[in-house]
Amino acid sequence: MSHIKIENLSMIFGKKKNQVEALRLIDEGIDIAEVMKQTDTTVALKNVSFEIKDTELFVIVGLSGSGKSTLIRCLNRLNEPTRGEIYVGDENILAYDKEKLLNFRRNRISMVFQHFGLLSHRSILRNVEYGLEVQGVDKDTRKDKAMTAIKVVGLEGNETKFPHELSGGMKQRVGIARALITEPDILLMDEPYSALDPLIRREMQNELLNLEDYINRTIVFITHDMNEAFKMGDRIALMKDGEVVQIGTPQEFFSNPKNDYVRDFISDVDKTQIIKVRSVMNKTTVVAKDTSLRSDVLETMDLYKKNHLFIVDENNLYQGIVHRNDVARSRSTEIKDLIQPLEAVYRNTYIKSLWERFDVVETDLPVINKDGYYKGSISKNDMIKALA
Ligand SMILES: Nc1ncnc2c1ncn2[C@@H]1O[C@H](COP(=O)(O)OP(=O)(O)OP(=O)(O)O)[C@@H](O)[C@H]1O
Repeated sequence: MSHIKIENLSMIFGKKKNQVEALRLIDEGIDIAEVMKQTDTTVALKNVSFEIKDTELFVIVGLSGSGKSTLIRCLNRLNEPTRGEIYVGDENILAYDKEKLLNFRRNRISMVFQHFGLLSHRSILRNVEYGLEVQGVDKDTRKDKAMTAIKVVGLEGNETKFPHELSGGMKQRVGIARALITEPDILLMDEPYSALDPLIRREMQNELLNLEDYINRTIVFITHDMNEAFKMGDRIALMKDGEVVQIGTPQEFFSNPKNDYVRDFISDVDKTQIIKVRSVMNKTTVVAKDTSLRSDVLETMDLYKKNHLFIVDENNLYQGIVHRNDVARSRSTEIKDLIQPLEAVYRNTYIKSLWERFDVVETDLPVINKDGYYKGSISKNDMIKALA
């Protein structure tokens, strides 16, 4: 489990004794600017608490200096927080000794940097292999895995090239392949695309969203661009002056901005261009397995007041829809034969594109990931509310 829980995290830069004094003043409720002036410190994070769900794509957004990098660097302890706790699963990673920390960094968490951080004297293949080399994995396995990772990020055929021979977008793909090679639970991405030109940047954003379906990992992604944040994030934390101002889905930011600062921050965002099915859909909708009994299906429809139910196989792959009338009329006890085809919506689709679908479909629409696994459903009402 790679669920992350951050509790009361503060990070203060400055002399040790001044940090302690700064914390004391913060606890007394003194204004941050005043604390920094009095103690000659920089308060980069102040009492930050939130949780990141397992396999979530979580975005931290904020202006320059708001504390984003400081926060993400606490998650792999490149920064040692002044106070607070960070749990990954059940473990407090701030309590790790040297050996445990090394193990954590080698196996469970990796980072993609803004300026790529590639080793210039190594080929692409050897750059990607690096994390396994450090783990002491044998040469053949290393190569096999690196070739797969290179293929996943679309760089096949470039294995023997060196970093200086690649474009910015390609270098960032190497960065991602290198981060994925150790199969970490958590991927940290610190403004990974800010050095790329807009077209490549958009391409890389879309690729990451597709890759996320494929790799199924927790991703913490930093950006100062609200459009990028809303496009990428399942949920977003907006930071200001070392504090989290608001956390939520893009939809929640639009429908319920916490204050004028948030309102101002999102005012330039064109939500029809940003909001995707994934942030509006109902993730808890029930489905039936294609081997379910007819009576159970009817009961479930009654319970949820629906006249239809989506059907998945035993692996949760989406199969189709069953309608109440068909189920009620059928003599068969199983529902297998009653499944009707209904094209599912890919969860990274923009919701504005659903208008046409809802013109011809009266039910909710099932939502799947790239591999066809059922992820939830979206109703016409959900769409209208999101676009309002
Ligand atoms: N090593 C350090 N020593 C002293 N102050 C630091 C250090 N690292 C960061 N800071 C300060 O902490 C505050 C938060 O910086 P941080 O880099 O986390 O912000 P950011 O939101 O990531 O900004 P950017 O988008 O510019 O990278 C800033 O005031 C910064 O100057």
